Amino acid sequence: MSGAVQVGAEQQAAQDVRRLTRTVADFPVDGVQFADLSPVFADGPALAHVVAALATAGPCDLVAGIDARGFLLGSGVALNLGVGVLPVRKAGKLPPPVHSESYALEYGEATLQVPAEGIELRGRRVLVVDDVLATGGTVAAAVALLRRCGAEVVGAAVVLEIPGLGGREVLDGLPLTCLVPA
Ligand SMILES: O=P(O)(O)OC[C@H]1O[C@H](OP(=O)(O)OP(=O)(O)O)[C@H](O)[C@@H]1O
Ligand SMILES: Nc1ncnc2[nH]cnc12
Repeated sequence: MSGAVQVGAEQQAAQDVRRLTRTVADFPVDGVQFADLSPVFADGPALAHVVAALATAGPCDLVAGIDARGFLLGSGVALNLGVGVLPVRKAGKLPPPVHSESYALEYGEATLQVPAEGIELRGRRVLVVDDVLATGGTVAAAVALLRRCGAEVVGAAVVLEIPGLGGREVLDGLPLTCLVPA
């Protein structure tokens, strides 16, 4: 026995995220404290710890990564769980036919879309992955969209929660894995 303290994937990931996340005031609009996780993504061990910790939210049949930062994490989580990844895209990026869901987020409005043909979502157990939970509008819209397509959403997994915006309340009891809660 070395006597070294063993640190689990979730604890190690949370330490890495706290150490590497850069907070920028008044971006992209006044009053927003923007959490920039780019240094986390760019650090190999931190990215591996974060992906492994998010993957504890499985099992599932499919991971849904939200455009765009959720893509960076979603495919890693999917590989970790041995399943595929569904890119949940912002409007205008996918060819028709699509299913769409519009929503408000901390600093604007947007629409998410998934293909209406070519990928069977009915009855599939889907895990939604994103980097940041702020108002919760984005994750809630992805969940609503996937459910409308017949998927069973098993949970959401995010890296960081922004304090004071009530993001987890709008998820209405959906199992949430959050590596750095508010
Ligand atoms: O909880 P909410 O208030 O909905 O905010 C969280 C969302 O905001 C950011 O995405 P953004 O739409 O800025 O897109 P990006 O990933 O393309 O930067 C972030 O990546 C989340 O998806
Ligand atoms: N404060 C914030 N930091 C990073 N991404 C966000 N998405 C919504 N609000 C955010």
